[in-house]
Amino acid sequence: MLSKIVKTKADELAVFSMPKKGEESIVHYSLKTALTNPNHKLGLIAEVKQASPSKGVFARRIVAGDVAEAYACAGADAISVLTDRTYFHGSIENLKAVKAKVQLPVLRKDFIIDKRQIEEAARCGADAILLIAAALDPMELHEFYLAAEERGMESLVEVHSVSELESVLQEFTPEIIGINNRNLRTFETRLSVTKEVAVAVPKGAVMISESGIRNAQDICYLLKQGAHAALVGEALICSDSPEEKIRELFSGSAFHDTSLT
Ligand SMILES: O=P(O)(O)OC[C@@H](O)[C@@H](O)c1c[nH]c2ccccc12
Repeated sequence: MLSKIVKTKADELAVFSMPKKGEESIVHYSLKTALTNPNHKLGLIAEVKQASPSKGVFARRIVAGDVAEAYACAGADAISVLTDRTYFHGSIENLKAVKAKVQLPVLRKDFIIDKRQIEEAARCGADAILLIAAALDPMELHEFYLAAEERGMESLVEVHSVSELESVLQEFTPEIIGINNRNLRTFETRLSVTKEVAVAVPKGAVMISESGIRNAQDICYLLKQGAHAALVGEALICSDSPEEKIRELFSGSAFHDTSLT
């Protein structure tokens, strides 16, 4: 094992990964631990998202570190940072800036199709990476999952259908599974995708519902489907106050009580 467990200032379980020669040591925060906080019924991954291929530019100029800090102050459990430049106007610099600002798990959100992107994510301090089942065959996905683990990072394995999930499960069982409510080809977004796919998620896996989540009603719906966490981008970046938006999202019940954390 390359890593050992240490306690951090935030008193959360953090993983300190051993630096490779010439690299600085990085304190890693576990996404799985953050999202299974017993004081929360549903966790929140807040996404730093500047633009999208379907909707265009949401925010022309953002300071990624400041946006993430605001999300953290508002009670987010983890931060997702889009690093894809072409479609999402993101950058790897944004990832580094966010990692430097918050003491929360930081997810590198990108289309990872090459192992070098995993190395890059590790060098830039990512705590977790996104692996999209539609972009990788199951064997390769497993290989990437293990490569990330070796570098002290967790993987969020994203699926959009039961059949995609079943193909992955034939190869291995990921610890964190994301159900993307958005079809990446047509951009059609339906929260009921979470309901359809949830039945095939193995017990013990952390289940995250991603995309198209905009209000307290949506959050209550996902909770009913057994989701452990929600990943929200557009609804937060487009709101005037992330604090208020997060409060509004979680107003349906007392399940995101940040005073308990
Ligand atoms: O902005 P939304 O609708 O809240 O969605 C966030 C996130 O789920 C979305 O950005 C996303 C989910 N999977 C992806 C894969 C690649 C790029 C982006 C994504």
